Amino acid sequence: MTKQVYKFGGSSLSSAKRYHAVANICQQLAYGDAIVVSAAGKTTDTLVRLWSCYHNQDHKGVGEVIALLKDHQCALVSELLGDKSEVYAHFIDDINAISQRAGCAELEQAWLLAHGELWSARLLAHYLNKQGVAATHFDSRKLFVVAQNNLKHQENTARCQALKSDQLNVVTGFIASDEVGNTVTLGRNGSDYSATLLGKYINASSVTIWTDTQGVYSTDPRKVEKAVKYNKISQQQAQQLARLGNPVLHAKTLTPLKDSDIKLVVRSSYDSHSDGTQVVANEQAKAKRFLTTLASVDVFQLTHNNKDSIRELSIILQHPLQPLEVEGNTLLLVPSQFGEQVASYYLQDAVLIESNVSGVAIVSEAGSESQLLESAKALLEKQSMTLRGAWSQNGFAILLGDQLLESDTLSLLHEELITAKQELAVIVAGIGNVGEVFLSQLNDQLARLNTLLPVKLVGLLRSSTSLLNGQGIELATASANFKNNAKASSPEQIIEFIKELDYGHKVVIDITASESFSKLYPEFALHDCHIISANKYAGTAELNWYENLRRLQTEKNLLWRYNTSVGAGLPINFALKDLQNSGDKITKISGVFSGTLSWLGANYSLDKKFSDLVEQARELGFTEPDPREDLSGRDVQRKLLILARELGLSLELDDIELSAWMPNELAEGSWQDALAKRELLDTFVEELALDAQREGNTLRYVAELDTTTSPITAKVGLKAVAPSAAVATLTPGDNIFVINSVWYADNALIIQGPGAGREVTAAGVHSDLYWLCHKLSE
Ligand SMILES: NC(=O)C1=CN([C@@H]2O[C@H](COP(=O)(O)OP(=O)(O)OC[C@H]3O[C@@H](n4cnc5c(N)ncnc54)[C@H](OP(=O)(O)O)[C@@H]3O)[C@@H](O)[C@H]2O)C=CC1
Ligand SMILES: N[C@@H](CC=O)C(=O)O
Repeated sequence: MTKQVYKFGGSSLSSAKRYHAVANICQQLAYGDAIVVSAAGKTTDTLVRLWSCYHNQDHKGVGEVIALLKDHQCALVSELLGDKSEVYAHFIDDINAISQRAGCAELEQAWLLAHGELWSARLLAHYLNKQGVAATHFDSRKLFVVAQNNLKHQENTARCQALKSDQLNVVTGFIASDEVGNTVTLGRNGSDYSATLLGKYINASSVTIWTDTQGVYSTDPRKVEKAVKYNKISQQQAQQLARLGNPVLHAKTLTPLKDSDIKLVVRSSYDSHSDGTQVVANEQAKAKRFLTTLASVDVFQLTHNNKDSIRELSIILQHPLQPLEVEGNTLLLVPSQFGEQVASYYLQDAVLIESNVSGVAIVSEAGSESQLLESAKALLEKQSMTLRGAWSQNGFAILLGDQLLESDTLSLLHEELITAKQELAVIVAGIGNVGEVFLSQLNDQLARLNTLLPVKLVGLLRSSTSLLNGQGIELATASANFKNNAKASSPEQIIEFIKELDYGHKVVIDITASESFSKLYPEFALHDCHIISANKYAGTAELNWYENLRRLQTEKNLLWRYNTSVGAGLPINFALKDLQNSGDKITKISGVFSGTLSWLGANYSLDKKFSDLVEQARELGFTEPDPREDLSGRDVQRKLLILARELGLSLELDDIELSAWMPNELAEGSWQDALAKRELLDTFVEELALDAQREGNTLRYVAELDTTTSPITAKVGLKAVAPSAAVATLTPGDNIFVINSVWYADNALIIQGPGAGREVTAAGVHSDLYWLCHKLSE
């Protein structure tokens, strides 16, 4: 079975609450998997302070820092395992040993620093045991051996076979040993490095770095609100970012994965449901664009290009260096903190040409860097920034000036150069009545949508078959392609396909009438998918589920449009939102909300069979796939609930009173079963119509929501109305929405027009898609 490695950083283990969250994640892992841990919270910094006090013979400082360490760890262990636990006693022994060595001037730096990771591994393994999970902690000094600064990969691979297959293996990050067993550390960000090394040694299928950021973003999300989290990036671009100093991934971390199929994933332990970013083999991810700030950089010109010297210097500085070839010269960009070391390494072979400059690097798809450089130059000059240097090279461009870029300038660059024109992947679910027309209209709409952002159809779904192609499906031949090539597929396969889609934006367009499909919406949201629905099930689902979905979408900045779920193409949801956004308060909504029932009401007369008309409405594409959804009033009830929730009312479906336009006996079985008993329907409708006629009235199926009554009035049902009433004189198939509000109190706002039908509904879905593209391109 393939193993996986998970690494938790210091912030993920900073408190008992965070340990608990980590343990919850670990509960999902498989025995045999490995968990690499860093020192909890700021423990390594505290140990470094302790070392510094010791080194400076500051005995008082040593005592104070040891007390600090003790407070933090004792609190953690007590809260998780109690102060009578074995781990607590072990920790006290360690602290005593540290104090004793410090007192006898026998402290060693690496041995001291190793304790942070040792404490984390021991505590997590025991805490997992307490939760009923079999777990053992491992001291990585027994797994990773270094000789003359080089890891002994072959020996280490053999040593790592000691990990247990029937338990979780909690391994210390950051530390290794030399050939005689002395502690050595793996340097800055050593725990990430330990995790990828271990991944390589145990031939893991993936290494997941759990951290406090959601993944790798197009730029720093703390500075640029619209920073985009990428789902996949290539190893090559990750390396490039690391060389340019991006703080999320470090070049060293990536080295063990080079040329391997091991997937690296960056995820947030604060949001364990979110997918994070995968760093995959180069051919498995499209090139992305990134903007990364460069703060305080020195630029050296080397007298000759010597790759070995650059490599050696990178190792000495423990920092990857990015050389630039400019008109036959080699420039070296280094953080200013290393300036002196670089100067003394190269002596007369390097000339400092810029000192302490700042700016940005743009990482992009190869071939676009020089054009991006020119655009960025123009933008920065408009912002009155004086450039001290601007260069581009295969896959990246660098611009340096005197000051660090402010958030607003970064946002501008980001908007103009990074996220502009990110592709939208479209998955269409449902190619029936409405879906088929939607697809044929999409062919014509594409040019318009492409002016906003590139749109690609990547999936077509029916109830049990699908056509999926992440590269894109040719629209002109999509229907025929589906007929010939669609394959059987399960919801799990669809979700996996969506999860793996490597696009800036994704949308599922739900033109099914399937409740089970609507239940997948939270999964779509988890995989960063926007949703457009003609389907009414999610909008009328149980309140708790609905609100959780809404919350998830809001947290993830995802959009959900469902204008056609009420009034087909009529802009009813837009109107309600608009009124509310302008400060109005809607008090009542009433009218005829069903195209089918409107058409049936207008066309029915006592000389006709109602069931024949229902069949006709079905053929016209007005009805729900099962027309009883219309005749039972359930469809109208759903529409009224969607509108009520749009007004902020927390109603459930059954809070809306309903009377049906069909007898209960038809509810059982399929529509075909019901049709076999059609005379029951015809008699039922005829009797009601006769009653109304006797009073000089006619029957219409109406909906009413009145928020001014107590309790709120919410009902749908048949109403006998005068033949001259507005609801009775509608063109067959039309809907009418009568909206009263504070501003439209006496003279209602009326929206009227076709409320069902293939073309208008498909066009309404296009209106939502256009709106989405517009929003995403802003
Ligand atoms: N008709 C209208 O005027 C209006 C319709 N709507 C809404 O539009 C939606 C579609 O209506 P309509 O086109 O008439 O319905 P159809 O029955 O004609 O088409 C439904 C489509 O959805 C597919 N489907 C069903 N279940 C699933 C599933 N689990 N996963 C993927 N695909 C699935 C069906 O595939 P298969 O054939 O394989 O089962 C079929 O292609 C409904 O929700 C309806 O309420 C909204 C406004 C107006
Ligand atoms: N059955 C519905 C179709 C649209 O929602 C109607 O007739 O209104």
